[in-house]
Amino acid sequence: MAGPQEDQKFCLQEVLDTFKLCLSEKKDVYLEHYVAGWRGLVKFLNSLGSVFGFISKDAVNKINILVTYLHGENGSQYVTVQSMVKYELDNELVDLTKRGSHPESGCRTLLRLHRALRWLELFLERLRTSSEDSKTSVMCSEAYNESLSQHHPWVVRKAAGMAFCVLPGRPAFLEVMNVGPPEQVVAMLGEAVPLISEVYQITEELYAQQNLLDLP
Ligand SMILES: CCCCCCCC/C=C\CCCCCCCC(=O)N[C@@H](COP(=O)(O)O)[C@H](O)/C=C/CCCCCCCCCCCCC
Repeated sequence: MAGPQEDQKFCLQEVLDTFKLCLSEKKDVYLEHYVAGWRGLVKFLNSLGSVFGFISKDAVNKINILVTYLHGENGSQYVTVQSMVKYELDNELVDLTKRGSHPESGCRTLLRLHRALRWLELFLERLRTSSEDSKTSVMCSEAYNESLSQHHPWVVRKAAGMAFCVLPGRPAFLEVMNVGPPEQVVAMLGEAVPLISEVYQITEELYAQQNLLDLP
């Protein structure tokens, strides 16, 4: 029987399954599965060591904010990202231009994870198409520089860059995904990347339509 340690083991298949559940038939994004996907990813991050602790802590903090809304008295308004955006905007629950009385709205909290999802998409696509001797640290920082870094101050960029340097090599990295031989991981990434990309695009369009892409 699996003990608590095993229960915490990261499995790429689980994350893939969670992101598959994210989209409804009419392409709304279920918040419950979105945060579950992030929870799975944080499990992976934690397995990489304490140097990633500051990143994991920030991600967990944001996941917990969203979970609190989901399970709160207005939880029914937070079933999908679309319903959350509508509810929070209709009820003026979002700080739109500067931080004020709603510093932790669902919309601004999800935006931070949404930006990180773009990093993930870019990183996983590099991982999928790279050769055995490619450096994960380089793939990770390239993906970061093309996406999330634009939203981070110098000190965060510096700390992130230092953490990337200790990432394991590609073979060890793929092994931690608990899928099987590298070819199977690559095949699964081929399924995961388009899914992540679709969830990202749908959210991006929604936020763009509502002018929410620069929430403070
Ligand atoms: C399929 C498995 C392989 C890949 C597994 C990747 C696992 C990644 C898991 C979690 C990623 C962390 C997501 C981080 C969210 C960051 C949100 C953010 O931008 N927060 C900043 C702004 O927040 P506010 O101050 O406005 O509230 C905050 O300042 C950030 C602080 C922490 C630094 C974030 C650096 C992010 C680097 C990208 C992740 C690198 C992980 C490398 C592992 C491969």
